[in-house]
Amino acid sequence: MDAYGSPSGHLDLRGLTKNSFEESTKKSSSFGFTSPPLIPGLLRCLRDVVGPNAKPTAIQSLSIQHILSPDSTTDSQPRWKQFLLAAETGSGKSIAYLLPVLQSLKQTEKSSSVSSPQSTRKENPRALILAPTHELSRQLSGFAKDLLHEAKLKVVCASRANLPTRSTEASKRGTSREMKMAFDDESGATEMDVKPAAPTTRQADIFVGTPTKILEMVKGRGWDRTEDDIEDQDLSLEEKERRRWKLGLGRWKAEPEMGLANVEWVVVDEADVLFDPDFQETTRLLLSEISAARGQTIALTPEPSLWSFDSSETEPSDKTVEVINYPFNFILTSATIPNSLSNYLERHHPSMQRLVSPKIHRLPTTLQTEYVDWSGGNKLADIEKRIRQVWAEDSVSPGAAGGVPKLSKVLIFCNKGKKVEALSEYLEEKGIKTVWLTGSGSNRLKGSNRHLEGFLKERPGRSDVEEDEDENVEAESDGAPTDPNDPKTTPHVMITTSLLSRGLDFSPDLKNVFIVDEPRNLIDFLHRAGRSARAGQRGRVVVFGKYEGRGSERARTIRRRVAELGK
Ligand SMILES: Nc1ncnc2c1ncn2[C@@H]1O[C@H](COP(=O)(O)OP(=O)(O)OP(=O)(O)O)[C@@H](O)[C@H]1O
Repeated sequence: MDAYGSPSGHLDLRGLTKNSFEESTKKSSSFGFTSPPLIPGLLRCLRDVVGPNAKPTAIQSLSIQHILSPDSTTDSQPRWKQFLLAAETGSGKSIAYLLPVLQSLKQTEKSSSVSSPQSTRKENPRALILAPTHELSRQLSGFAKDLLHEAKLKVVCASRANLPTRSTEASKRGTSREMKMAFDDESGATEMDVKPAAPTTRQADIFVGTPTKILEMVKGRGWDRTEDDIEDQDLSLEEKERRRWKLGLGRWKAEPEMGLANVEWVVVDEADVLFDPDFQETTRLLLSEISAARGQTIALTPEPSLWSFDSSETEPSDKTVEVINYPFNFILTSATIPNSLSNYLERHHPSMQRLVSPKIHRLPTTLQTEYVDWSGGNKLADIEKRIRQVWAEDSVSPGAAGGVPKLSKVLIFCNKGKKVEALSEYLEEKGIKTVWLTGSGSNRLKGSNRHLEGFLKERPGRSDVEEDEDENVEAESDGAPTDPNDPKTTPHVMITTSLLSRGLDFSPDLKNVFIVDEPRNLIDFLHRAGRSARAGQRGRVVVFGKYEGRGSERARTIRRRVAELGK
């Protein structure tokens, strides 16, 4: 069966029953964000972030009700909680896990082992939030900071940017490895180094980062590299030394910076990616390192071939349950639960509580889907034509409050980096300024989200640009004056691969997502389309394909499957 054969072949709903959702929504009119009560500082910041009239979304109601509630354990040993938060894109899952984690950290601040007198490491966080990309880590740490202005917990983003060499290698593997290519650059060397804390600087309570970067802080930069990584290559001595420096080898090897003994909470955001075949080894290694640091050994057994998106391989031959009980609170979250992840959880975390929105694996109801038939001529010209139609619609749409109508932003997903670059070049020639980003491109900025400026949702009272200044990240600027509403001078079009399809919260100005290549499967489609129509905003996904005449069967099958996601 192919990737579009059946949504349920790839999106696993086992155990994702309505659970306590109906119960929680019945209560939600009086429940709000107030019961169980949030600490006042957190509540005030939350109001600033989501607005004074906001109600919790379904997944937030569930998380507040179940994760925040006091533990009923009576014995002296803490009972560590395990939760899966599963809800559609743009439904507020970040806040759903941040609220209970931040509140718990604040409430146990004094009583916890945070001082860790035995640790000699510079950082000894109490919570880790893991994400697959530097960009998402950066945005999530920003969300957490927004909620913590008053609660005074310290959050640090520990991600890294691009590694051209690995990404280039990965790109050769082609479309089926697109996700791997997109995320592979997290293991690169052109990293943002976390500035070591000065002796008087307060240690961070929470680190947000990719598993690779966190592991590097725990084990020391270069821990997973050997001279073999450069020895085989025909390089000059100077180039070899440069590679050593990039990889953290030899005299460039760094001391471990982070201790894990204090970690009480671990959140795995985009869990289906971080437990997929390409990431799971690193993710599970980090989880077992945390356990070991907290005095409990967890064996790292290899997984059977659970990890394929191919539905024929999703049933494990050996269904033996090997329960893992990590000695910390463990939250996984995702908008899509493939069979592989569901099987993994059944096998290793059978008592994990699954909190699920009833709209999981559905497109947002505020998202309109449109299908555009290729003209049979130049496909790049077809895309340009549809972009200009979007702006023509904007220019006559009401709601511009008497001023110049604001043109909306367009996010375009291609499958391959080369196509991304070709489309960008074409549109630029036609006078449309673009931002293009691929896993192997050098235009992702180290430790910053400036390359996404104007496209990500702005944070109240604080922009990512200001945030970048904290990190001393230089942004490129040609100094030319730009009109923020002119698509010739200010980018209104971003072109990328699946790299940016995961988790990022784009601006409500981004109303249109164009999918110009066939997504690998429905999971990929849901995440790409879900960059628009977030938090109840209206949006549109435009799916290009050959829907008429000979050779149109595949596109029409996709169209039928996508229509089922919208029901
Ligand atoms: N209760 C709420 N009311 C209004 N807006 C909210 C609420 N909760 C969250 N939001 C806003 O919704 C947007 C989407 O939130 P978030 O990025 O956490 O979604 P998500 O479920 O993680 O999506 P994805 O699956 O794509 O990662 C954010 O801009 C957030 O500020």
